[in-house]
Amino acid sequence: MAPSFDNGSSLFDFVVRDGNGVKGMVDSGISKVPQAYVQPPAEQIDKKNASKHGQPPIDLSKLDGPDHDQVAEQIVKAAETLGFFQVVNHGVPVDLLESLKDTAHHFFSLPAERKAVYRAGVSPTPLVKYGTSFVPEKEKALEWKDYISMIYTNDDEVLQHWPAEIRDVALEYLRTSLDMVKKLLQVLMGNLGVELDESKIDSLIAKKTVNMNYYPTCPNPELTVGVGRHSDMGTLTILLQDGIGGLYVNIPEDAEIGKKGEWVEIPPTPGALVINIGDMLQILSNGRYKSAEHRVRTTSTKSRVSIPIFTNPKPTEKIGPLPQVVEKDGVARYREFVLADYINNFYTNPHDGKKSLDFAMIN
Ligand SMILES: O=C(O)CCC(=O)C(=O)O
Ligand SMILES: [Fe+2]
Repeated sequence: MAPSFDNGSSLFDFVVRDGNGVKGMVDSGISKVPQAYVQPPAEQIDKKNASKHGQPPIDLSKLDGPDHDQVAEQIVKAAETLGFFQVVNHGVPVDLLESLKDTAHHFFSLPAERKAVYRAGVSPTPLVKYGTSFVPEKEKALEWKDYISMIYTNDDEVLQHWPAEIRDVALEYLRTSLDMVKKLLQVLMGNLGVELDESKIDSLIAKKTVNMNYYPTCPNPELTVGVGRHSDMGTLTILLQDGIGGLYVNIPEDAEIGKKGEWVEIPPTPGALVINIGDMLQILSNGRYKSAEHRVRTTSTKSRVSIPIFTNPKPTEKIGPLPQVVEKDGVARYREFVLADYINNFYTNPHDGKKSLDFAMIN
């Protein structure tokens, strides 16, 4: 039986502890958003006020032809300004993108028991975690989102541990994305004057995680967020979003595009993937590239799915601005740290814009 969702602790038990998720709560037939999900006014998203990001997607197939330099310039420019761009002809088959979205919907439609086995603390494997919101124990208002997160180690362990309903398409997505990710990094690093061989590029993306995010329909979308303001912590994120829309990026203070502080929507584009810069790339580039502050709105009409691949160096790795860049800039803007400590700080604090970077910032 569904509990009274007006009582914060029984809501927490049902949604978080027992793994019913936001989906279970919505399916039980609520007609208004429980107080635990009502965001403070400053975090609520006014759909009418946002403009759409007008930049056309970058055609990655052109990196291999005579237009290489022009396309590389588009990638660099996007990484230096908004930290977000879309790509087409990226090498991931378009019918696979469709299967991924269908698979995500299918997985979240399974009975709660099937998903809840992967809850933190009870999951049979450290590679797979199912959950809801971001850090529900610490958040003032919960995020309207359920997710499953799957760490890649090797193909055998994927077959053994990732949920059977998901693993084949998710693995194929990861496999077919990697060439593109490496090409993007070659371009971005090359522009910094850092020529990296294949094994160095590999080390920037040594840890890979595929997530599936599910945003159920919401009776009061204006009061909630799907994901609150944050930047991704890793190197690059590859994101597949569906046709619903609702992904917003904040125009940074020092970008010479649009109005600073304004939120622009990354419009769903058939066949495209969204790329965004994570904190690690901002730090490695000594601030040249911008990890993008973004957030997700909810909708009352249709559930939304998105499927990010997060890439990171190994947690044991020491990270800091690349010496070649520091030498050019004459100053290091971030200190050196062990990535595991950054990860720990990132995942134990609620989303709060780009505050995650304070961990490494030198003032
Ligand atoms: O759902 C989206 O479009 C973005 C999700 C996101 O920002 C994340 O999972 O880090
Ligand atoms: Fe994100």
